[in-house]
Amino acid sequence: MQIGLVGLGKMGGNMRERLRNAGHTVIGYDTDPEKSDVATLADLVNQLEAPRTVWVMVPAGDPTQHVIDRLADLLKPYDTVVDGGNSRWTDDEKHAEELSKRGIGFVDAGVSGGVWGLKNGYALMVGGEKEYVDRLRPVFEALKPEGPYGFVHAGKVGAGHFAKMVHNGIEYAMMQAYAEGWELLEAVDSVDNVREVFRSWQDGTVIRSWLLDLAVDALDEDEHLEELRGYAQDSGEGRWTVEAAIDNSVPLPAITASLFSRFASRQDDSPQMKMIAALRNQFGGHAVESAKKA
Ligand SMILES: NC(=O)C1=CN([C@@H]2O[C@H](COP(=O)(O)OP(=O)(O)OC[C@H]3O[C@@H](n4cnc5c(N)ncnc54)[C@H](O)[C@@H]3O)[C@@H](O)[C@H]2O)C=CC1
Ligand SMILES: O=C(CO)[C@H](O)[C@H](O)COP(=O)(O)O
Repeated sequence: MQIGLVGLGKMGGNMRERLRNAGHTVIGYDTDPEKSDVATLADLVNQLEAPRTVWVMVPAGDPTQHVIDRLADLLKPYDTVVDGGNSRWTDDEKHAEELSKRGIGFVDAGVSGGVWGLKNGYALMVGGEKEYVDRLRPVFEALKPEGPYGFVHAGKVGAGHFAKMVHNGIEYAMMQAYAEGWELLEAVDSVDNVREVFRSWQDGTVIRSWLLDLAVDALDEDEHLEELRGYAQDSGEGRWTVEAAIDNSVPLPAITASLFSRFASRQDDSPQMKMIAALRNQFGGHAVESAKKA
């Protein structure tokens, strides 16, 4: 099958390779000419045979909106756009509507697998009308991992990105749990080799997982993570998961706490703990520490 791929970064670049390895014809466009197969998005569209399929794999928000707006102008009825980025699921209906006014189909695809997807395959969580999803089956088949799992048509437009958002919420909480356990193990004198404890957990334990394997890889590279600063960014998925939980009155204590831990990581000092210290001092005369360096 022939497919256009917009955004050839860490994800799109490898997806192009995996699709090509499976025998598909991929025309890639990226604003970075070093990565791009064509000079413009219009060239990509012109080189595809109708009905065209264009997979968008650029950062969520404005870049994705910009590409979808341009594709709405360039594509023709019966063509299909897939948004494979980590877009907020509430954007999907808007994109589907914008495209459907011109007879263009829309499918949202939550993609998991990161930079390992080229080798291991990409797990896909897809939303959209069956007609468009079915048209994309050969592409999904090439991208997904081998074996029975790793693909779901989760429901109507938005369901794919909603499922991926919840996946990422779980990812936040799992990573936070491993990180907390690691810190506690490192904090005590009785455990000599924290890295080997983590390694031993990789077989037979209740908590073995791919994230645990990756934690061991990270500790093999830097045993006490001394090269890293304790600072973690987020790209939206955790926030949207918490927002969806509030909208649906679903308690998510672990995921919410893991999101807030990332926010705490960005502070050099804790303004709220200054207030806690001040109040303890006010009511109980408890000692405080000075902000001024000794
Ligand atoms: N890195 C990861 O582990 C995962 C990322 N994602 C999502 O996949 C999407 C892409 O992520 P990455 O590849 O990691 O990002 P990246 O930053 O490595 O690559 C993005 C690429 O898009 C290109 N680009 C930006 N605006 C463009 C435009 N208007 N037209 C054409 N190309 C444009 C950039 O030049 C860049 O090459 C994002 O939505 C991300 O959230 C999804 C799953 C996993
Ligand atoms: O989707 C992913 C993994 O599944 C991406 O790596 C995503 O960037 C992770 O979320 P965050 O950047 O908020 O940690």
